[in-house]
Amino acid sequence: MNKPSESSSPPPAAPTSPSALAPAVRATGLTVVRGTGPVLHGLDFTVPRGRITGLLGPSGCGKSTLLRALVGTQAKVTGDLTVLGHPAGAPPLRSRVGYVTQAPSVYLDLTVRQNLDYFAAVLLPGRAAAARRHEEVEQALTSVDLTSRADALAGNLSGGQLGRVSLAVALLGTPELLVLDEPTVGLDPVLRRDLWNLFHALAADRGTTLLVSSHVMDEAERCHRLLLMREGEILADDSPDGLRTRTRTATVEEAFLHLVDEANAARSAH
Ligand SMILES: Nc1ncnc2c1ncn2[C@@H]1O[C@H](COP(=O)(O)OP(=O)(O)OP(=O)(O)O)[C@@H](O)[C@H]1O
Repeated sequence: MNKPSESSSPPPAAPTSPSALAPAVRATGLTVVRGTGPVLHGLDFTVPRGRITGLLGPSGCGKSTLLRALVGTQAKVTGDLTVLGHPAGAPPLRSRVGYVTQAPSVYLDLTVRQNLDYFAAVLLPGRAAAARRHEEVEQALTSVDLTSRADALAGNLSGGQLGRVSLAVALLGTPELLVLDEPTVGLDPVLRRDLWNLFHALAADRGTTLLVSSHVMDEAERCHRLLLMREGEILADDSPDGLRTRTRTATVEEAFLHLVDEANAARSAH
């Protein structure tokens, strides 16, 4: 990736931190019904601008559903969900929000560059945008460190490389908000570190807001902010330091378990 030598810990917020601006995402009473019942239960949270927010919680707690609601692809959403000043899914957001699903969205019978050229043409159509498209494709390839595989058929890439092509597609058009659903699943530790370094570079250099889901608690330590989820509810909305201090624990994983115990105790007291 483009800055592999960076440290994995989040840098301190600068005095003019973009997080002081209006949040990139604001949810109030966000409820989603899937199948026979609600899977998100009236959530209230914000995602600060220009920072990396980790959405963490066990499998099935509702992370993907929340991300889908945010990008406007989820049905049966109620409550208020504002993204970059617009209702989630509104047309003006299409070029301002990049979304990477868990399954790579890539054409296997095209090369890496052909995939990017295709999506760039959808995003930035017309002859007049040809130079900009070329620039965006080159920049996206460099960001995910796939320039040397640009002419490889996507179907011949490894799972990790395919994931990076998907990420490169989401980077086209330099979106202000990147929504990434478990982007590091199945990656080896070196690739995982490189990807996190790229996320930090995007936040620091371009002011990109990143919302990254994961069920691996040690990734929480790499985020500026955390939304900890369980069973369709938000258990905590805090920084990793704030969480550890508040729960008097040494790791975010211990903090999470502490909050789960607290929530269970509160439930059985009622
Ligand atoms: N198409 C569907 N119809 C009905 N229920 C669904 C559907 N998809 C998901 N669910 C349910 O919604 C809940 C939340 O699922 P979701 O995929 O959002 O969780 P997740 O935290 O992203 O899980 P994972 O980490 O395994 O991807 C789960 O209980 C799941 O069973």
